[in-house]
Amino acid sequence: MNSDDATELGSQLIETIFQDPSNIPQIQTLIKEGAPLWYQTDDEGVSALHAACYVESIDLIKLLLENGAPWNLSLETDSIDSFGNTAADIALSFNDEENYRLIRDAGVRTEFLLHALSSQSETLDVLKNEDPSPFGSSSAFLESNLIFSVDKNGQEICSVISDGETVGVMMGWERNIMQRTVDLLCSNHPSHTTGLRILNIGFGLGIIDDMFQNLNPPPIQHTIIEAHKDVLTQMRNKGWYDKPGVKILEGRWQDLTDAALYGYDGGWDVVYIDTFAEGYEGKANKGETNWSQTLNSLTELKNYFDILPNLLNGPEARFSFFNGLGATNSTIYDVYTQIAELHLQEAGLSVQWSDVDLDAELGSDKDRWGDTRKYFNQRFYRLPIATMDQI
Ligand SMILES: C[S@@+](CC[C@H](N)C(=O)[O-])C[C@H]1O[C@@H](n2cnc3c(N)ncnc32)[C@H](O)[C@@H]1O
Repeated sequence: MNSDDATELGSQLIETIFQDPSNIPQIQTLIKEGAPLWYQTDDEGVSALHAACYVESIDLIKLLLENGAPWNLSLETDSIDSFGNTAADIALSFNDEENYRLIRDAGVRTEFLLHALSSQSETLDVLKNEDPSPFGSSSAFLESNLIFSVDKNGQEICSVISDGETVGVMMGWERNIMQRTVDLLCSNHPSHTTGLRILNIGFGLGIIDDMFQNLNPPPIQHTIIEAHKDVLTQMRNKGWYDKPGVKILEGRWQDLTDAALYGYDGGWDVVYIDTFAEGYEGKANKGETNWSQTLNSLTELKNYFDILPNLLNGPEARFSFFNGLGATNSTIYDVYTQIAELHLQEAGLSVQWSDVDLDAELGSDKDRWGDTRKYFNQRFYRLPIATMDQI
């Protein structure tokens, strides 16, 4: 079939769904004839699955998913803000909880399977990370120069620039997320009163490390792993190398020996990870520029999850990570949150999620971003706290 025929069949399928959604036999015939389910209309980017969500037909949604309709196509609008809605977002906008879950769960299954395949095969080109910029490549990021600044609203920012675009590596508005994370990791931990052993990966602006240091009593052991030369210089200038109980390990966490990571006395009470340009493992979402990169990014954090049972010192120990993958679209954010939970389960950890209502706590996000790329536009940040399952 040539591309004109495919386009013709694809648009016929979408038209039929809108005009005659109960005509399932006709829709099945079009699919059998090869109507491409990935086809999206030129003007509004509507796919067959979007159309099925607009007409709120659960039978059609099932039929399209069974026939391989991609769950993650997004609808690009021509508006200046150009935001993408997946079909599941349309279902959600109609309060179609059942339809939303159907597509969301198909997304979880697909992504989970793709990740499993990618970890077994070196040859799946679609899963390779092809963005060589500091936003998408850890090595390019670590070689780049960082800018530490304060914006017109007094917000502290650590950013990186590539090809004229600026991405925040860490931004002051995340302080609320960091504070809630510290509260949930530390406040009622059984060892809190005697001092915790804490491992943090990724210093950034030092927001969470300041919070750990301000615990009462402060941590008895506080190790920070940081890989970027400019961040290490800031840490030195701010006296972090001289703080009692603080140990700084320079380099990527992936390159440290197990002994360095595991600390002493058999592990940590609290472990947190928040890196950059690594994918699902950290803040890949910030650098993330395409879907294959997002898929690729599943691997790093999963690798980290797998070593957690060796890092945590028992069932009371707690782990959290910055949960930002896919956070520019609510369905994709939901899918990756579910996948993180499944991967943590595989590693032997159970996770509890708490929602941080960013709109309520921060107000409109209009001024949050300035000229930087928006990497998180969900109302709720889904905060994970994981503990090891009792054997
Ligand atoms: C988002 S910032 C961390 C922000 C921090 N949570 C805070 O509260 O300010 C990410 C940090 O991780 C560091 N980083 C990136 N990749 C790393 C890796 N593989 N190992 C260790 N640090 C890494 C970056 O240099 C950066 O300082």
